[in-house]
Amino acid sequence: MLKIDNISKQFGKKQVLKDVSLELNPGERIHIIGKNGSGKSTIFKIITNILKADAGQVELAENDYVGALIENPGFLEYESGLENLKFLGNLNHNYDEQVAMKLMEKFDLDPNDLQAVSKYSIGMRQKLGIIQAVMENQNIVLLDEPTRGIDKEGVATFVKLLDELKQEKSAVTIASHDEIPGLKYDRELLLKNGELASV
Ligand SMILES: Nc1ncnc2c1ncn2[C@@H]1O[C@H](COP(=O)(O)OP(=O)(O)OP(=O)(O)O)[C@@H](O)[C@H]1O
Repeated sequence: MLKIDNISKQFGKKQVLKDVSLELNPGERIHIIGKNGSGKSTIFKIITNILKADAGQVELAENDYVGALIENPGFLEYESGLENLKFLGNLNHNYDEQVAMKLMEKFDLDPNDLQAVSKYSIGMRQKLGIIQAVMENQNIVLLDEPTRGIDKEGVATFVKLLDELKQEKSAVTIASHDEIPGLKYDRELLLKNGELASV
């Protein structure tokens, strides 16, 4: 499974990550905490190849498939929620409409709603962001502040979804400042001064 080895990253003179290492285990749920600007999103961006590390390695196993929700998810603004999921799923030839529709219904989003995503509320966008990160059976799921803007019912649905992912042996890593009601982690890690350590 995913293994990060001694990742370092600098922006200008600022060393954001210093020799960060992390190994995920199947079914494990990890919480990464750290102040604003400590580098949590940067770790996720390096894992997903949005950013390149200055040093270190990201190793994925052959059957690892990463799903991620990082910062504000980008969508095709003038398309509906379901069209967006279809577009994203088809990029990897992994789209299953039944799965996408079911997940939308679970999160109280109407799959038949033709409203453009540009008209979605923050919480609705966030729900769509969570769905795209898990709808293709990704076995590694990275979620940056996943419950931001989501209502109580949506948070409960999210927690239930995470329990299902655990049963399916997906490894879920969440960066979050908030305590998510009902959610327990297997490991808590603190990112401080560029270093990632157990709490
Ligand atoms: N593309 C970039 N160019 C320059 N600096 C960047 C870039 N991306 C991130 N940074 C800087 O790196 C640091 C870490 O940012 P990052 O977004 O990873 O923090 P974070 O821990 O996710 O913060 P938050 O809790 O606020 O989401 C910040 O000082 C940020 O300004």
